[in-house]
Amino acid sequence: MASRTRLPPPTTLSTLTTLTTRRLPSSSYLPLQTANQFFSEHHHRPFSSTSTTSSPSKYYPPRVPPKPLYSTTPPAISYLPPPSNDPTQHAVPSPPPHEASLRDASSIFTQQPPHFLYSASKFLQVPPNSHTPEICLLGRSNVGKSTLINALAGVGGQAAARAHGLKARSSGLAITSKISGSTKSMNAYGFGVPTKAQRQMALERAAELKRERELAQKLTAGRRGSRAERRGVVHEPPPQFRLIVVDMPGYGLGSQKWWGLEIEKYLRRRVMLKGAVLLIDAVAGVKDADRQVMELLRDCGVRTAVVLTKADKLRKKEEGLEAEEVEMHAEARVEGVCLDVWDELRAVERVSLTWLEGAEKGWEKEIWVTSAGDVDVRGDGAGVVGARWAVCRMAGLVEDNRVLKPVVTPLTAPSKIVRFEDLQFGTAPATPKEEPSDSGTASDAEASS
Ligand SMILES: Nc1nc2c(ncn2[C@@H]2O[C@H](COP(=O)(O)OP(=O)(O)OP(=O)(O)O)[C@@H](O)[C@H]2O)c(=O)[nH]1
Ligand SMILES: [Mg+2]
Repeated sequence: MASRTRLPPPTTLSTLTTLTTRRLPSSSYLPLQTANQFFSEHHHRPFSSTSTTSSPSKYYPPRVPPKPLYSTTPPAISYLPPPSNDPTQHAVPSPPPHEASLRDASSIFTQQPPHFLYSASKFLQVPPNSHTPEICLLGRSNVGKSTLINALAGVGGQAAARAHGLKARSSGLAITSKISGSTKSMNAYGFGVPTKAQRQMALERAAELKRERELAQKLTAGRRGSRAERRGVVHEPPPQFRLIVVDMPGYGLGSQKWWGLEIEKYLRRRVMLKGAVLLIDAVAGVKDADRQVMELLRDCGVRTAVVLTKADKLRKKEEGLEAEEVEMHAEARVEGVCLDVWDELRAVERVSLTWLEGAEKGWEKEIWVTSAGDVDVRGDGAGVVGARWAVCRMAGLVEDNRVLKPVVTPLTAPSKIVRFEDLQFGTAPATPKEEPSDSGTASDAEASS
């Protein structure tokens, strides 16, 4: 009897859509090593329906693993400061956040395409928000704020660098440019799906506002009420996003003085502002303007995390060296910038009682290193996963379960511990006299006598 060849099942529209739109469960994310092995083992196997094996799975192409969480770069690069009284100042690489927690943070940014919410040049034009946590990005012009927004949304490298004009805007991307001062207003982007709790709070608030309105109408005997009476009744749509990130105009070259005034109003008055990310160019380091912004953040009591940008440029500058040496030099320079930043933050902290190292409304001691706009890096760019996590942590969306122990460098010459009673004040400690040896010269003998 002739063997019958089994034909592949027909592809219907519904199977096609399920194949293309089905999201893989988060547990199916593979670490890079496994993903590479998977590709080398399965991806190039010829796909043929005339194969002799009888497994039905052969009719479907091999399951293509989703893009790993991070492509060729480590997920999070961050440093912790030494204790302030440590004589040997070193930036200490911090332990990476838990992988599940990193994945949670990343999924908030990438579970749905980013949404451009509004552009406001004045604080009064900013729509009300009383439910969705907000984080703003601050930094000198051209430091890479808009590029970081795109990278947070999963659009890094060349795509982020090419994000120009209305096309970028309509797809929820921030517009980037080599020319300083390209972002001229406060641009807000919504990420993720709101939680049930957020929606519930919004419903309760809407009911409360309705009651207030009815009471105001009763008090004014059916009149609409004066402007003063109606003030405070805010018509706000229910939350659409889990998190809002606001891209601010940069300060410095190409900026306008009044932008700063509007940003200050935003920092002082925005109710849902949970923190600010201060971006510092890893090549240029800390500038006077950055110091002034740290002071402003302190005075407004805004929680602050520092992100270093353009770290890839440190690596590219020294092409004559061996790869390992280049890497070491780049790392040393990044550490140098981190130490400068901590110095500045500690100096700015000195005149404050609340804006303190590691405090709720203070500055985050951990500094995150990124190269979000590195066009040579496929995907997210180095360290962007860490930046996502830092943003989510400030917004209260992920928890930090790490134990961040301060690393104390042991003193090189440990000194003897002396009891207080044994301390001698005012007189120099008696030193035992040395007997001149026979072999000693005449001058030695004079000195000892
Ligand atoms: N090599 C490299 N280039 C970057 C990086 N981040 C940003 N850039 C480039 O820096 C330039 C400025 O980036 P933007 O994101 O527009 O900077 P911005 O801070 O938004 O600037 P303003 O809107 O003017 O305040 C662009 O040409 C980016 O491609 C990075 O990590 N590495
Ligand atoms: Mg910009």
